[in-house]
Amino acid sequence: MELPLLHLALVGTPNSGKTSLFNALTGSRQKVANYPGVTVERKEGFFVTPLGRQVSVVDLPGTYSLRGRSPDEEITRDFVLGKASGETVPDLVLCVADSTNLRLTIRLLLELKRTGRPMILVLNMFDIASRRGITVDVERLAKELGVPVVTSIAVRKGGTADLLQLTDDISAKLAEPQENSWRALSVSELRATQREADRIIADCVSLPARPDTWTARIDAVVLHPVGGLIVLALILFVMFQAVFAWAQPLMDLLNSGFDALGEFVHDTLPGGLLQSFLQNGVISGVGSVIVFLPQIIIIFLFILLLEDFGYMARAAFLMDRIMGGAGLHGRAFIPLLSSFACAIPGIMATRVIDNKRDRLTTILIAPLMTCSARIPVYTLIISAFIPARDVWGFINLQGLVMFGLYATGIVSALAVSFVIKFFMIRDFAPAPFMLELPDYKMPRLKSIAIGVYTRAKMFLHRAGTTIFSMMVLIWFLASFPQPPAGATEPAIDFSLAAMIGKALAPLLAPVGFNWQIAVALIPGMAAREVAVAALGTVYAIEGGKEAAEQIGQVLATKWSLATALSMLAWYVFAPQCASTLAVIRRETGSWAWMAVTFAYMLVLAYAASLVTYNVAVAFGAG
Ligand SMILES: Nc1nc2c(ncn2[C@@H]2O[C@H](COP(=O)(O)OP(=O)(O)OP(=O)(O)O)[C@@H](O)[C@H]2O)c(=O)[nH]1
Ligand SMILES: [Mg+2]
Repeated sequence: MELPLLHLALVGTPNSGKTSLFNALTGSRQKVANYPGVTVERKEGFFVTPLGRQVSVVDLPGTYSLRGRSPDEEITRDFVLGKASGETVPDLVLCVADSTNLRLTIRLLLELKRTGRPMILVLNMFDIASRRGITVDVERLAKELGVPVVTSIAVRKGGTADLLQLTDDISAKLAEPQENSWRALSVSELRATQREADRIIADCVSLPARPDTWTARIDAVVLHPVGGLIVLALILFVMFQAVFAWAQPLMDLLNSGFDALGEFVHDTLPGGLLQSFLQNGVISGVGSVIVFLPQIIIIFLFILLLEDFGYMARAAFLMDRIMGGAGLHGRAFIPLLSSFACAIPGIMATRVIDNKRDRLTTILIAPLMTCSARIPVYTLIISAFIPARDVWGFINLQGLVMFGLYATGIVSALAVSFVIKFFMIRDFAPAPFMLELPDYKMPRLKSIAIGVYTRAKMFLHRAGTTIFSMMVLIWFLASFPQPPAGATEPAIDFSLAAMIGKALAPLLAPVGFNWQIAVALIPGMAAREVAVAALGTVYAIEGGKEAAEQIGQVLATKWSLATALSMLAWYVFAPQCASTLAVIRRETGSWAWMAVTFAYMLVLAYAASLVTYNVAVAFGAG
């Protein structure tokens, strides 16, 4: 007889390795990182046990209790209690523990037992516990808790074998769920539960005489109030230097590849629309975005390494004073940090913030963090206008400007947060910083490789879909209607694109933008990188023969330095991403907040560009 699908749920304290376990069991590649609060959604996967039982397993956000104080914790609570609409209550709950730190998990487990669901305690990260000399009397622990206990190493091949076997054993004769007697615990009940947990741990777990000193030694430096900030600044500094210094050879290679391809198309196809479409629309347009792949990879390599090592939570700790001063919750750090990749996961990550107003503030400022889609625009303009010389002999000026743009984003986000708090929420008392600092772990090559690969794939996917379709549109607008016979002006002057651009140009003239930029900004709403490609196409079609030349060189001849700087300022602030606005609407549940974000960012962008342009012109850069 075919047994019904077995439903498992992974529940546990944050950063205990639930997602790693989920990936190990199902072969998925969900995001894993060494800080609490990575998973904020439920995720279902499937696998088959050694004995052939079909299993569905759900990965859930980490939580310390079932009280469900923040939106991510509510997801876990509702799922375990079977309150989530349309969900099956799990047949078996896997309570996942970080074996080096059992106190809070055992308390959670005692609370979970009241739900009456059958349960297993999974002592994960058992490799680290063993290395540290922590020993657990597994049998005794199982007896005291009244649930089966198994050890696991989620990140090692075969590290889940015991868990799989136990699942088979248990599911063959699964006990009927008990009555659910769970209700929210009061603070004193929670304390009593903690005392009970501590007693059990004292009986079953023995800690080594000499605790882990590595984490403490590294923390003495990186958490030092002065030394720590210096280390943080150094790390960021090296990162941005690397973006320019290491990426250049690879970019040159990609660039000449696309140039050669463009030339090839130019030489083989007869002159005409098809040739122009392929060369100016597709190859120079999409290609001009793809050449930034090396930069994207380098930035993510740094971010992922730091995440996996366990440094990011320390950076959060260091920034807490500054963020608190701006009225931000300590837990806002991780969402803001994720926004450096892209504001969308960043906005989703705000679910770890329990206070509604704090969460809203964080959502509103997340798009000001410099996302990776701005990298192509920044690097294009910087490479074209900022000389690649060294300041004081060792600082690359281009890297420095890039650092400045990132810093401007961060400072403005803090300033906006401060203004929001000041006007809206005057009775604000900052919440204490509550983020568990994870132990340092050696970054794992495989998970870094998967992370970088996923990001690169996402970037290329965007180039192939959103950016490609925008390029087709722009090429079309820039090519039609065709010029009348015998016209001497560039063909683009007769096109729809020129008409639209010129109609908008007066609005943008005060900030130093010409009509070509106006044309590039509108499709740039779909995705920021499109602006780069659009400029490439517009100037390529306008310039005719210059098509094969690199966009940067064309811009350097067509724009003044003041215009270039104004464009950089615009990109720091402008609300140029439709998907981000859509996520803001979804997560705040309100069109109004989406409109507010769009409006305030647009106003900031215009003001910043206006000031930048006029100051630059006053200094003779016009
Ligand atoms: N050495 C070792 N590292 C592990 C093990 N399991 C997980 N890790 C690491 O622990 C960190 C946290 O893992 P995640 O799987 O993201 O933890 P999580 O419980 O899903 O975390 P949240 O989603 O934030 O609640 C990552 O750096 C993993 O590589 C293990 O068994 N041994
Ligand atoms: Mg997770």
